[in-house]
Amino acid sequence: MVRILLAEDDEIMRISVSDRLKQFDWQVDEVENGLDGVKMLEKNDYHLVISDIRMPGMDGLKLLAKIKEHSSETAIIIMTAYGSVNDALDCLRKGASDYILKPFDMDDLIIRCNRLLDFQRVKDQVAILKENCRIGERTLIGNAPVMQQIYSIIDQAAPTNATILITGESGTGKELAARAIHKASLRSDKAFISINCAAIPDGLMESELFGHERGAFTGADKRRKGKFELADNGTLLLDELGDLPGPLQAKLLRVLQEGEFTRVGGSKTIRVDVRVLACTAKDLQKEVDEGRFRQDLLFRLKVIPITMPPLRDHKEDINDLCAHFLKEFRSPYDTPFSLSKEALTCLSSYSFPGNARELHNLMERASVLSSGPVIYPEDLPTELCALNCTADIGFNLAENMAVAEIACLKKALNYCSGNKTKTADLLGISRKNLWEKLKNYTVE
Ligand SMILES: Nc1ncnc2c1ncn2[C@@H]1O[C@H](COP(=O)(O)OP(=O)(O)OP(=O)(O)O)[C@@H](O)[C@H]1O
Repeated sequence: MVRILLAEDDEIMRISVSDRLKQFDWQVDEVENGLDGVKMLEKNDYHLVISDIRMPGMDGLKLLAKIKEHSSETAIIIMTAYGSVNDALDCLRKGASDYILKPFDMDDLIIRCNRLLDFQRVKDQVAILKENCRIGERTLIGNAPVMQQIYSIIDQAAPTNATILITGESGTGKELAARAIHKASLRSDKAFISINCAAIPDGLMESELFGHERGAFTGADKRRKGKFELADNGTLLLDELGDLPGPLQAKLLRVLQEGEFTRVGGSKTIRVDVRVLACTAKDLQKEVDEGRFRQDLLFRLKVIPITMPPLRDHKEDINDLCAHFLKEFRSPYDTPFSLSKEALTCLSSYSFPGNARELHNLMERASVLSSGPVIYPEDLPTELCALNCTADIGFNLAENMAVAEIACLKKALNYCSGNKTKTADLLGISRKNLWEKLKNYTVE
């Protein structure tokens, strides 16, 4: 609901403006002077402040400075008499959004209010769309049966408001799954906010989640909304939830059950409508057994549990994952990066303790180190290929020389993006000679 603070010392003017604003179902708080206005700002958040310039106690200019201290997002319309236009211009320079000359037509004021409120909505929407575009770019890849099962749970659970607990080893795509759930949910056009519970110092976590009032602690010079308020009507992802400090687990449980909380240093109960998703690589039941995690919170979180499979359980997806990751890296050659069959064989016999994230990093490394657009085993870490790819050909000189020649041909072809004339030049042999060697060795 739109919330407006109206500061005007002239009672008749105040009542008539307020009555008109209320016709639009906007919630209007009225004050007679700037000092009372500041008190209201300390208690509430406003989309818009409409203030007279000349008021007893504290005038509109000083009130404007206080509004800016409290919230940079609140729009401000200054009402001014013809004689104080210069003061109004001063207000515009100091951050007011608009001014209106008294006496004014009420329709004119409403048009200005709507314009500012629309602008705020568009700004919020742009932020959400920007985030959603980022979500769209990052999708889960993989068609293996274990991944199909994940997609089917996501499809079923996404349109509900159920809390979902996503577990799995590090790098298995838990965060991607959470984004996919938001994207497929009825809240997809609303905010997706995420917080990494392991990355924020314990002392700051409460304020990050629930926000704080001005003066709640040293350095809290402005009221600040927490992630729960920012995610209102949308989705909040609590990443690495297993690291949430004990005292906050109780507060989180209350929000999950009652949808309400108070900001740090505040007494007002704030209600939100937030869908909560949680990710963790920890075994939360073990954390409960060892007294580090609340059993009741775990029950509440895992209304729908999803376990992301490790990459070693869906190795058939490695090729698609590589193709997907390689698209991210700009090839300096004529053709985009691709994976050779030999490199795929190497990767397929590796166990990937770091899961898809490790594969992503291997592809990034290979894209930097490879001598051409095709990734070969030589472009992967030696320990990874040495283990899996080098067949033992003993000491036969001819066989060893053939292996070296094939490797050199491949490297040169790769460097020249497959162009045979350039490759022959690079190798210092004729095109015919190159063609014969490629035919003999059946190098592609
Ligand atoms: N199935 C997948 N499809 C595409 N990319 C994936 C997939 N799984 C993981 N990734 C990639 O691996 C990286 C890690 O993914 P993500 O952050 O979602 O994993 P996580 O399980 O949340 O990891 P952590 O527990 O360490 O936070 C990202 O670059 C992500 O794009």
